Amino acid sequence: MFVWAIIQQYFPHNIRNFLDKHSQKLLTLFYPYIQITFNEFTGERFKRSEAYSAIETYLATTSAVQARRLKADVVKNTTQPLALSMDDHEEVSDDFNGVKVYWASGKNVHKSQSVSLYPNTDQEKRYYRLTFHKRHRSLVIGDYLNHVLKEGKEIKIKNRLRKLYTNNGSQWSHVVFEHPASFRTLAMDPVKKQEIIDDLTTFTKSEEFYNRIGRAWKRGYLLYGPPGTGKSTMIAAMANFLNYDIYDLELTAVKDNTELRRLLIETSSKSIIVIEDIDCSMDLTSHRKKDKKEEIPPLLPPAAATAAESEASKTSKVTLSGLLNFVDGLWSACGGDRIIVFTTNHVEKLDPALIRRGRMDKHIELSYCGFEAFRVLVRNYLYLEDHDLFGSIYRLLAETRMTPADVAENLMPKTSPADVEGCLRGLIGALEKLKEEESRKTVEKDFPAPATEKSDEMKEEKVIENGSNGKVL
Ligand SMILES: Nc1ncnc2c1ncn2[C@@H]1O[C@H](COP(=O)(O)OP(=O)(O)OP(=O)(O)O)[C@@H](O)[C@H]1O
Ligand SMILES: [Mg+2]
Repeated sequence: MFVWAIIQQYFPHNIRNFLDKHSQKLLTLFYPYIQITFNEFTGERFKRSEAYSAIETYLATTSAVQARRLKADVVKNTTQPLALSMDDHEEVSDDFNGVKVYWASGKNVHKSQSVSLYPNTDQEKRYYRLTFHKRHRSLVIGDYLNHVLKEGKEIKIKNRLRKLYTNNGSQWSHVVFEHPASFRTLAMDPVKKQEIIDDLTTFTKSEEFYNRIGRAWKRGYLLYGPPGTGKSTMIAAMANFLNYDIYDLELTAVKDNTELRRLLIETSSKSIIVIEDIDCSMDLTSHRKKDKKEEIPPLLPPAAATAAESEASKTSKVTLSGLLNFVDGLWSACGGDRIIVFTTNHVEKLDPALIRRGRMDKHIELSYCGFEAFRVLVRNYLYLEDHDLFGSIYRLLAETRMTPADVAENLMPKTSPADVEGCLRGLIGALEKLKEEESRKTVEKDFPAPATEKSDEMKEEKVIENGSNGKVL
């Protein structure tokens, strides 16, 4: 420092430059560390570098533990509104496969030359500087930096507030998505549930696989089952599990295929696109027949075929072929993973073309409440693992068809603290009532009342057959 001060004072400018340049070179010969700088703003002044912000997120946890001076910032649209990061000129270390690296934060202040309306025109340019030993060069530049950027982005996605989009005609509008459902609270057979969780996890990690086999990175799920069996709840659980946004597409509000395509192109990656009650959204079967057999003969030239199709879409809004294109993912050339979910109460009404494998990759039936599903509900609602009354409930659930929604309703505590036994007895009562109703309905179905004068006689016969006490069936 002393020598350098003397040089600065007594040597002319060009000699100083010469010494400066060569001393740097000399230093690098003996200094075994490599440094990489990541500036906050790259290129244009106003574009914040993605790498910088990923590093900032990645280092947040380490900084909270290691740094002595931290900065706190309020961030919008995240689940953790107060973000901590290390203050300027702090340093933290990180370990990766046994290799130690150092991250330092710093800032350069540039005096602004231009005249500005704002009082403080100095530009602060922040940066992160990574320092590591040169023998780990390839590991750090390759694997480590990839790991940092990927992890940083993932944490960001995890922390952001998720959104629920709905289409009001041709426009998406959104609210914050805050549904508390999770796979833990979803009542269904545990084996089936685990299968779905595994399927989702595999899908989200398969970007490279989908690229290699040349398929759009998307997966279709068809959820079917009677009302109140948890189809909508499962979609919310999926979104919470994956940290995806939900696009709830109201097909009846979409004017035509063009509008459908536009809405879909506007969806972001890492999202679940949902069409609820697909059988009610459009008359799928008839449109397909019309499209295929009458409107567009197979040998029609393309222009004529398009004209015929547009003629069809005028009357039919969104056509099945439009919907099939959507499911096939032609529109998703913009990349990113998307999950498509259709729900229906009547799987038998759907056109086979729509639900064939490859379009809807997984068909999931959500059905009446079994004992395993009941155990999940009773754990959620009453914090109960076991009870003497479980035996009767097990038997009654096997004999009846009660939806999880109804079971849940009966388990809802009516007092505080909850009267556990009262709730279970209430459920048993409801199950017994349902059982009676179901057996009465079965009898009615097997022996329908004839609309003739003889009906009274017939009724008596049936009563005798079923050992009932002569009440009207
Ligand atoms: N499998 C389940 N696990 C946990 N809760 C459930 C389940 N099924 C239903 N419920 C409860 O019942 C309510 C209704 O369920 P949900 O809306 O998911 O049914 P659905 O199958 O979508 O019915 P619909 O066909 O009428 O749309 C939910 O708010 C939830 O509390
Ligand atoms: Mg629903």
